[in-house]
Amino acid sequence: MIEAEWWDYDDADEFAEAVAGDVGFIIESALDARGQALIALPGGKTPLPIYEKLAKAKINWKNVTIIPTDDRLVPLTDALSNTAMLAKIFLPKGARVLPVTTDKAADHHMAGKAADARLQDLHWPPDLVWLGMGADGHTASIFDGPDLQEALDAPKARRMVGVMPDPMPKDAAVARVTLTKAAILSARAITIVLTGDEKRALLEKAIEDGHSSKLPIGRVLADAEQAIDIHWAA
Ligand SMILES: O=C(O)[C@H](O)[C@@H](O)[C@H](O)[C@H](O)COP(=O)(O)O
Repeated sequence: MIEAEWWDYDDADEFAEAVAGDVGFIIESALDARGQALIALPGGKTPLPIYEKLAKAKINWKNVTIIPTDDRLVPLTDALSNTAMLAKIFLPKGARVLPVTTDKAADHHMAGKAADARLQDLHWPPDLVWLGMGADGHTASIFDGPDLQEALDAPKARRMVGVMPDPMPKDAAVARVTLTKAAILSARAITIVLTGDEKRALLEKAIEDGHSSKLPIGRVLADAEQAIDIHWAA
């Protein structure tokens, strides 16, 4: 049984304030306990106003490492780069934002291996993995397609893999690297942040279906052992 706690908000500002406060608290607690924090943050549009608020928090950002939960295989100068988006917001605060993509990989499988190698140097597990969800039920870049099973079944030690979504998402039709299911579920805390009635219904069903879910997010969450906080606004 997936243990999920839903937090609902009436307006966008309250939503952003609450999620930023929650994530700030997770970071502060990690800094208190271990002197450093590692958090994985998604791309997409939903988190942007929340990131802006979070970046204003009085946190010792110098001891915070941020990785993208997934990234698109594009140069860092491309508007689709999740790392570039995160860097723009959090680098000026002093956080370390770690790129996981490389221009040199021959294909998405090699890019996945390179991303994984980069993450192997980090102090694991992440204090937080923050997930978004697409209208097709993908999370991070765990999409339907030929690489879905590898992302779901990769062994515990494997942190990232390369993914070629099929069908391709229209808003960012490119190959990706993504945290594996095992890497996501290794996190000390998992938070899902989403908006809209349609996505809510989809996620509720995915959680209910668990292992038999047809959606990547349902399959990922089915084995979660930690309680999951879901922040939702209409
Ligand atoms: O594509 C990415 O980079 C994401 O990490 C992805 O998993 C995202 O979180 C969802 O697609 C939701 O995106 P929105 O917030 O834009 O709906």
